[in-house]
Formats: sequence, structure tokens, C-alpha cells
Amino acid sequence: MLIGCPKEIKDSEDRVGLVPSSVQELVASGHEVMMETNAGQGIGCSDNDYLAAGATIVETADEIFAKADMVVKVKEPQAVERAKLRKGQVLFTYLHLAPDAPQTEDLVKSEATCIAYETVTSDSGALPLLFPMSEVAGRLAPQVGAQALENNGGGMGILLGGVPGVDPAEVVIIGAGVSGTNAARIALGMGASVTMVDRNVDALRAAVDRFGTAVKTVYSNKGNIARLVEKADMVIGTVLIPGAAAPKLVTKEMIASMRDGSVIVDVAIDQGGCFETSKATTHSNPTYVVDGVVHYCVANMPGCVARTSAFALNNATLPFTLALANKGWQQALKDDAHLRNGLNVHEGKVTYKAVADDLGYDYVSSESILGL
Ligand SMILES: NC(=O)C1=CN([C@@H]2O[C@H](COP(=O)(O)OP(=O)(O)OC[C@H]3O[C@@H](n4cnc5c(N)ncnc54)[C@H](O)[C@@H]3O)[C@@H](O)[C@H]2O)C=CC1
Ligand SMILES: CC(=O)C(=O)O
Ligand SMILES: [Mg+2]
Repeated sequence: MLIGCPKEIKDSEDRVGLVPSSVQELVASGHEVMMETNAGQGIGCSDNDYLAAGATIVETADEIFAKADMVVKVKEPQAVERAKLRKGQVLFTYLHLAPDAPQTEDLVKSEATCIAYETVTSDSGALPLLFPMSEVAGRLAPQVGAQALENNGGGMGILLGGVPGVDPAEVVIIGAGVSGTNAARIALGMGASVTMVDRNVDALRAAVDRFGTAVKTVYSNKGNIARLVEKADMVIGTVLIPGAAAPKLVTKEMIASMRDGSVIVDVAIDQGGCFETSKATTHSNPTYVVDGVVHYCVANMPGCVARTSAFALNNATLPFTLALANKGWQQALKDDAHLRNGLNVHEGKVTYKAVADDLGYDYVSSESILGL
């Protein structure tokens, strides 16, 4: 199979879909890999590193989209990339379609076969291709939030850990899953006072098992969230309903109740965000202010620690990339129900139920497409 990997073009997105060691494994399995020149620049990997791994280097993304049987990326295809997709071509990348009607419409029109990293599942019920980036984004969240709490960041000038004699920041984390747990680990390490909120009491039990009494836990309901948000210096939103648009758990009235100079970090923004006042921002212009509250809503947070993130992502994606390349997408999806859950769009049909429901498309199951 001919596999192509273009340079990412989303704002400040320095990750790359294939690292050299993944190229080497694909080539060893008998495949050809085409990299766009400088695709690995942001992770410190040169064209020569990719040549040594067995790739060919091409000058333009056009060439990749025109020739590749499968395109492997990181972020959802941008409009100019979507225009290059075609029937019979497989796209393997993050998509986050439910909150993104224009992208979904373009992918449907392209008739390409679009497999989303974020809806591939595992036996344990986890999302193995989202997991590593949720770890990264979760660990980054208190770090970027701490900068926003600084006076220069627009915040009220609070040091997350306080100092002896002065209170630490009150950090509320909504969602005690992968990114929420990683955010708690770092916020606690920085000395903040941390409260975790989830509607799944088992997730809260796991947090207490992991962090002991250092972390407070609260069941997720409207009243509890309103009470905690009002008093928080920083609220980190990390909720997820897989594949679906994120629920707006923090209303604009709750945001207005916060003190001026407090901060929200909406990690869930890639699924539309869990704060009513959120809109996606970029690494070049990451924050804006609503009702005195600094909002950080970058939808590709791991893109700013691209080297760590690209290697962590490839650790998770490579077995699936190899299966798609070795068997072809149809057989790979027939053999693996978890990979099958990644199929979101195929030849003009929406094949992921939450996306179809949220955006008003007819839902066609992957099983019916594969004749299972
Ligand atoms: N902005 C960025 O750059 C990145 C964003 N993400 C996003 O972060 C979000 C979270 O991902 P993960 O931590 O992997 O998900 P996860 O599935 O591990 O955790 C989500 C948690 O939210 C909880 N939840 C669902 N509804 C809730 C409610 N009404 N109230 C309270 N809790 C609720 C679930 O019980 C679960 O514990 C996803 O949207 C993911 O795509 C992930 C990586 C990077
Ligand atoms: C998961 C995601 O959206 C990201 O890593 O950018
Ligand atoms: Mg206010």
C-alpha cells in the first residue's frame, strides 16, 4: 500500500502523523511511505531521518493526496485538505466531527473512507488513540492555566501553589477521566487545592484511590457545579461523551459568578467545549476574556509539545496503521470491532451514530457497510 503523510497545517500544529520509527515498520512490512518535505521539522526529525527510515520525500501535500491509498495525519483535515480527498482513499486521523458540521459535510462529499482516532475503542472500554493525547492535554492544562492566572496572562495574579501563609489556588476539574486525572496529578504537584467532579462515581473512587485525601471529589450535577465554579480560581473542563458534542455543563451565568481574573481551561473544546462561553482558540492567540474570566480553549493543546506528543501518539496508532496497511481497511475493520468503531464516514455515509444524531444525518452502521 502507498501511505502518505502530509505536513500538518493547523495553526501551530507541529506534530506529525508518522514518526521515522513508524515509517520503518511500515516499510519493513512491504509498504511505500511518502512524507511531505519538512513534515517532521516540528518534532526534530529531518527529511534525512525519514529517508533513512525508508520513506520517499515529496515537495507538496497535493502529491500525497493525489497518490496515497491511505493518508495518515494528526489533526482533522483543514478545508484545503478536505478538497483533495477522494473516493477510495482512506483517511486515518483525529476528526472530532460532532461539533463540526462543515468538516462533516466536506468528508461526506469527498466519498473518502474516514477513520477517526478518537472513536477507536479497546476491551477495557477506553479510547486507546485518544488516551495519550488526553494524558498530554491533561498535564498541560494546569500549566497553561497557571500562566493565565499570572497578571501578565490576564489573571488575578495567583500562584497555583500559594506560599506558606497564603492560600493556594482553588482548582476545579470537571471530568475525572484520562485528562482530568492527569490534570489533577499536575495541579496537586504544583500545590493547588483540587476538587474533581464526575457523574461516574467509580471515576471519583479511582481518583481517591490514586491521590488519597489530597483530592476532594464531588458528584456532577448543576447545583454542585454552580457552587464550585463560583469559588474557583481555575476550572478545567475535561468531560467526554465519546464521539458526541460535549455537554455545556458550565453556563454563562456560572461564568459571570466567578471572580474577575479567574481562569477556565476547556480541554473538551475539540468536542465543542463544556463551557457555554467557550469558542476554539489557537496556540498563536490562546486566550480571550468573558465577564472578566480568562478562557483558554486551544483545540490542539498537544501540538505545542509536538515531540513528546507525536511519539506518544504513534505508540498508540502504529498497530492500527499497520493493520489497515497490511489487510486493507475492509478486512482490518472486519477483524477488529474496536477499529471498526473508528469508522465515521464512508462513501458519503455517516457511520458513527453520535455524529449522525448530533448533525442530522441518516446513520448507516459500519457493519452494514462491511456486510457483517
Ligand atoms: N484540547 C485538546 O487539545 C485535547 C482535548 N482532548 C479532549 O478532552 C476530552 C476528555 O478526554 P478524556 O479525558 O480522554 O475522556 P475520558 O472519557 O477519559 O473522561 C471523560 C470523563 O467525563 C465524564 N463525564 C461525562 N459526562 C459528564 C458530566 N455530565 N459531568 C461530569 N463528568 C462527566 C466521564 O464520566 C469521564 O470520566 C475529550 O473531548 C478529548 O477529545 C483530548 C486531548 C487533547
Ligand atoms: C485529541 C486532539 O484533539 C488532539 O490531540 O489535538
Ligand atoms: Mg464575574
